[in-house]
Amino acid sequence: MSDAAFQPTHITPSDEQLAIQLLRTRLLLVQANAGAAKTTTLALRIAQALQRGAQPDTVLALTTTAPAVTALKERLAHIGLPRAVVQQLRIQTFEAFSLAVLAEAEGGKAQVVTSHELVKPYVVRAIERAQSLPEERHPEDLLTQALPGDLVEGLLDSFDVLKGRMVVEHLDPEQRMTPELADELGFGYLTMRAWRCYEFIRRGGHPDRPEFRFDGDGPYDLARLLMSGEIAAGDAALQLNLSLICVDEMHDVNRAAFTVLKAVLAANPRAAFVGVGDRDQVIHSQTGADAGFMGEHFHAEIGRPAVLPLTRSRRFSPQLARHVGALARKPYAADDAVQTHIHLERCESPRLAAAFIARQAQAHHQQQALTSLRVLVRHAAQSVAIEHELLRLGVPYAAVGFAPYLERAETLLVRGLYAHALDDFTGFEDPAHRTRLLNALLLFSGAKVDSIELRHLDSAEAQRVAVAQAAADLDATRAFIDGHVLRSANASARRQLDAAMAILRRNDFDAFEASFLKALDPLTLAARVFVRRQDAEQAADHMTQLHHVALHESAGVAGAFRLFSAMDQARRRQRANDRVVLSSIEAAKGLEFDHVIVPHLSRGEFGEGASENRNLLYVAMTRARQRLTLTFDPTRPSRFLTDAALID
Ligand SMILES: Nc1ncnc2c1ncn2[C@@H]1O[C@H](COP(=O)(O)OP(=O)(O)OP(=O)(O)O)[C@@H](O)[C@H]1O
Repeated sequence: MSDAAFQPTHITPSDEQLAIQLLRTRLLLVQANAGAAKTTTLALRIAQALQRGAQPDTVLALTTTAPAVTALKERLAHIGLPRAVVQQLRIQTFEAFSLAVLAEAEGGKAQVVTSHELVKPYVVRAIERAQSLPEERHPEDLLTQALPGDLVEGLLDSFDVLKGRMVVEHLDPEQRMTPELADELGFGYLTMRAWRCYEFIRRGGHPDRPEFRFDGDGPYDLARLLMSGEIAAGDAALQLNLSLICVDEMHDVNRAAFTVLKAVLAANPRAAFVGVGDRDQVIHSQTGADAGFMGEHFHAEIGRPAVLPLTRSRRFSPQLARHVGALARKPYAADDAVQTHIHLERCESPRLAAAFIARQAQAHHQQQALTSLRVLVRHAAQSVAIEHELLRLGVPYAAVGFAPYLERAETLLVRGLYAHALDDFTGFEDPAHRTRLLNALLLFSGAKVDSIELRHLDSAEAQRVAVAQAAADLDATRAFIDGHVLRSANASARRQLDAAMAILRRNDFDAFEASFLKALDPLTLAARVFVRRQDAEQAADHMTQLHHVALHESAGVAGAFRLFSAMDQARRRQRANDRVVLSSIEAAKGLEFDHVIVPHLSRGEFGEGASENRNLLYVAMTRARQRLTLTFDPTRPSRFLTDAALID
């Protein structure tokens, strides 16, 4: 055991970092700007604890997102901790940690439901139950014109807030829910009654644990059991004999996660605590994230922490710091020694921007000075044109946070319609690829596999088996599309798919240009499938982008589809290469890259109004180390460019 300062590789800690690394106070908070070395300093503090004799498995680091787990592991390796030691540390999201504690306390794992589409039937049942309970005192307040299915998206958004803020748990248990109280809480009465029924259904499954858990239910369920005393700080599941507890991205902590954190601190009284965060990186406010949990709530409910600063960004130049500071309306200092080149590229159309970005990526592969290029798109559909240009130039790339565009269900649907309409299955020669094609067609047609031989299986398994059989050879694939996908499709979807195939069958470029999207009506098609409007809009936008790309090929209808097949094959032959990566901004949180490109900073494309959009741009711009490139349409620049003093 030694109290000498841990000596990192690659960096020399500043005095501020050293102070945090060596401080022995039980509670410490660090609020600092993006790039000011919060995660690195957390890594230094962890390394110092190990040097002082702590066992790796007594260190717990919690984050709110999976990319932040990766970022902390990277920083730990960067400062010289052997990978084997990093593996032994407990670095988890609040969600994963809570699920693990619950599994131990409940003696088994509850089923985890991961998509809005899979949770939808439970929400619909909850609405119907709420509207039909005989003891309901205000039935007239539950009446609505809308069908239950149309209410699901809004309800799930509200449920996120109810869970994250633990709204119901803070009410007096004797208090009866009334329309007035629901109003006072900021939710409709139907929302509150449906929530109650939804929770009744969700928790009603197994005697010891809920029937299922959805996003955010890990911390929520654990926090609820802690508040009710069913799990206590003295329970073995929480007594982890911890020596150090850290939280990165503390700004994105909500009430449920904070309740879990309080219990972990209480259960491990000998552990020191360090939390770091940046108020301007809150991008999960829809789940009740609140920077107050590293401020007033922390003081009131956990104790008065020491507060130490990290005043300068170490990632990028003072010039970039000035721009992001202007965007976030706060002072921003940065290390003079770091140079970051900022480049604004005016592109009159998304297609020109895509071509520019592809050339940048090509040049990136041809040089050695910069390692990583990350293109951070605001919406996944924006990657279609960019990926297409990359494939045209033969530039290898990877996608993170979304699937490459040729693998997404929307692309497979459109290609599948063409393949079936023209009986040209070029590019779908292998069964694995046909399996994905059939799943996409089933998804958008709304058809269910209904086979007498498969009735003993649950619907997901029945679909899997039927699709695998149908994908085995091309004749079976054709027969399945006719006999299952189209025959048992939702009637309106069937009309749309038939109309789209009729256009494709004409193999006429003008008809394809003028009528394909009208016939397919992607938004209506997608809105039947996806719960969230934003997901439906993204899927529809994706199909629109694909149509644009096909038109711009000027190769005729058949030529464009043949090109998609050829590009798909070429992409699959490409060796994995992480030097050029396209990703969502969310998937880049906490990470950094030599060159960052943020495309489409134009009105109507990035999103302007909500503070969440501003914070997303702040996160995106602050990922850059040596180069930041922003593209925008000069005829309609985003207001954020002016706010960041990048244009007049
Ligand atoms: N003492 C140092 N000297 C030089 N570079 C440093 C030093 N400390 C940290 N850095 C570098 O500064 C950069 C930013 O660090 P880090 O990722 O820890 O910041 P952060 O505050 O967690 O960022 P964000 O909030 O954006 O995730 C990294 O490249 C890191 O290696």
